[in-house]
Amino acid sequence: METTPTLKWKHAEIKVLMYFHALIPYKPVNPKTRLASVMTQEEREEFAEVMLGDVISAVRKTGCTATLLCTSKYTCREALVAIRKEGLNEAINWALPQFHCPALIIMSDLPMTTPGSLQRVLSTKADMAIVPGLGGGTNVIFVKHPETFHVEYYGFSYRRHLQIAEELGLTVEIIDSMRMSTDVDEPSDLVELMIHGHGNAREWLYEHGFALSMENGRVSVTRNGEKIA
Ligand SMILES: Nc1nc2c(ncn2[C@@H]2O[C@H](COP(=O)(O)OP(=O)(O)OP(=O)(O)O)[C@@H](O)[C@H]2O)c(=O)[nH]1
Ligand SMILES: C[C@H](OP(=O)(O)O)C(=O)O
Repeated sequence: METTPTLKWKHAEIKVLMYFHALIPYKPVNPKTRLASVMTQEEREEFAEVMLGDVISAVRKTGCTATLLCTSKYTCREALVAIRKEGLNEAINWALPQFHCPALIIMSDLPMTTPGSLQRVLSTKADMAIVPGLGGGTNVIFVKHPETFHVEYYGFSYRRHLQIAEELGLTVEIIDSMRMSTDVDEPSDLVELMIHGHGNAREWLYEHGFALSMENGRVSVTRNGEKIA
């Protein structure tokens, strides 16, 4: 007896292939000025690039391709590069309407990101997933229809991105992730990276004289023996 197409379909292994693309804004020249008290400009440029490498590596392991939105000329073998000299918001809002697939917007200063932590974002059932940054910023946005979305970074951007989603009628999943909420902005953020990091950015710190030490029962960071955070 012939089986019906419906029955065959029912028992088939259905694999839905979804294609995602990541946007990573990146400022290669004089980045991370909030770390200027503990690193020279040359070191900040090197460190920012190593952090970016860790982020790209995690993104690519999830199967996402990536485009860097760079403020100046930059060569990268693992991602496409678009040179956009305007500000962060303008660069991302230039890119979003051109998307024909879900977009992952991720900052380059999240070197603790792992493929597993990103999978939680990419597998959301909501229209959008968001990872807040420390202090009110936004570290990661995953939006399934980026062509209708826009970003407003800086200041209390986390709250603004939730508002934009609400105005568009989008469902939102808020992802609670220590790894992706910790953006490396201030010297004190280096503590977390040195404790929980796993990639080249953590190695870079140890190779450049940064170390962890204990003081009054708290972990602090030293550079060449001097406390910096
Ligand atoms: N395309 C683009 N990316 C930017 C710009 N400014 C910062 N970024 C990137 O946006 C992300 C978040 O930026 P910040 O944390 O403010 O980094 P930053 O400007 O290097 O650091 P600070 O000088 O300490 O504010 C990082 O991935 C930066 O590389 C910009 O003007 N254009
Ligand atoms: C870009 C900005 O980053 P922060 O200044 O919090 O590092 C934000 O998340 O809005």
